[in-house]
Amino acid sequence: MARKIGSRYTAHQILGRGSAGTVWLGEGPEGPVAVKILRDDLAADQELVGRFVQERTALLGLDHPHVVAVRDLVVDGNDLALVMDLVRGTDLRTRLNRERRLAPEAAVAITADIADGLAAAHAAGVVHRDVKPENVLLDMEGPIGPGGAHPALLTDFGVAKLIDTPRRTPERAAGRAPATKIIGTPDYLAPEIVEGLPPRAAVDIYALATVLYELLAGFTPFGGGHPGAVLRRHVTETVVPLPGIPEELWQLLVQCLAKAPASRLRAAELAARLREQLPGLAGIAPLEVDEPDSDETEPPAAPEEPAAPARDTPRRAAVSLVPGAPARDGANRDTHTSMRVPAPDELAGGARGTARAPRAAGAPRPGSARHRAEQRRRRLRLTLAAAATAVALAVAGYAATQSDPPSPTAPVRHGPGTGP
Ligand SMILES: Nc1ncnc2c1ncn2[C@@H]1O[C@H](COP(=O)(O)OP(=O)(O)OP(=O)(O)O)[C@@H](O)[C@H]1O
Repeated sequence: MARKIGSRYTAHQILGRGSAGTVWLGEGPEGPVAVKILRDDLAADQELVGRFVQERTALLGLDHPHVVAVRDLVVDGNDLALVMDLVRGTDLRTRLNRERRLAPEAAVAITADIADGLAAAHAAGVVHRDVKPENVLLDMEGPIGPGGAHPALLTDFGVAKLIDTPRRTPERAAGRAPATKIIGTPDYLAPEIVEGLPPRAAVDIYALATVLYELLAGFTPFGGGHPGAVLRRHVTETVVPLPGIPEELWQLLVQCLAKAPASRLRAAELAARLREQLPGLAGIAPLEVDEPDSDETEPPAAPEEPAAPARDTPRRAAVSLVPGAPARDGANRDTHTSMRVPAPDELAGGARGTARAPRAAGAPRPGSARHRAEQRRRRLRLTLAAAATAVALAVAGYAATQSDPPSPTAPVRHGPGTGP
């Protein structure tokens, strides 16, 4: 059913839902648009509405071929809506769900597009803060590029920042400082965010490198298990090499996944370095990497706060522009985690060696349930072997002490001439 948004737009049909609201296919004075109508509880938040209006200039000013342009911001009664360019295609998560892993050339072409978009945003002083495959749209009507990749565009600019509000919490009302909350998507969060530092442009580079790793491997480098364990790995673990990845590409990934933000490349340089590698990646098949086992038993790093925003968050039920694409899920890939910044001792004392280490086909991941079961079996085999050796030695020793006269229990060989 058509829905009027302000005086200029009509929303016709739901394209999909995210954690901040619902995206509609709409119509404006200049043709078709995508309209993101923010959740009712966000729209009812006066502080947020104020910032939404304040952010207008930054959001509306971003015009780049690899950024989904925000054309208008509408505050209409209870509705708070972002009017965006309509991208006819699919989001990168849907493509990844379908294909599991992309060939390096296509993965790098998509990542380079997004790095270009980030370079423009960073130059304008805007940090995205929620780079992930869900926020990358593939324009199926655009020209086909290297590796058969359609142009990639980054969307949802400024939305994470809009929602990341110092709310009027009970602690604040009582004059106490509330625990610093992390708002972001655990799998893609840069370590400095986990440590409570303000997010700068380098957090987008870390998140984009995580996306590139995921496109190549089929899983994120530090994901899996409880969100607390994921946050801790970002801070404490180093990324494990992907079998078969071209060395130059690996070096680029490692540099952009550096724990120190200053060591990461800037977006423009990353885009240029990725594009330089494209010719050498032509024709390389998707990497053969085994999916790590998920380990749900890891303890949390930091106790979760009551997930107030999540309570109102509609369950994801993304309707892709590509018919038949599966609905998406995965708590560590959702934006609003309601986690607090873990204390330093919680970060230092965490489980080690739990990163989703890629393995040669068939080998279990260190720390995984399968790996632990294999270790248990190995320990059992060693214990049995040790016990058998001990029994054999004991028997031999006993036999030696009882050799004259022969023990009634010791086997007596009756050779020729020894018989009765
Ligand atoms: N400009 C657009 N044009 C076409 N489709 C869009 C556009 N923006 C978003 N969509 C589609 O709408 C759906 C929901 O997008 P939305 O940005 O609300 O959520 P998300 O990014 O998946 O999740 P989250 O908000 O938690 O990051 C996605 O499936 C996406 O493909």
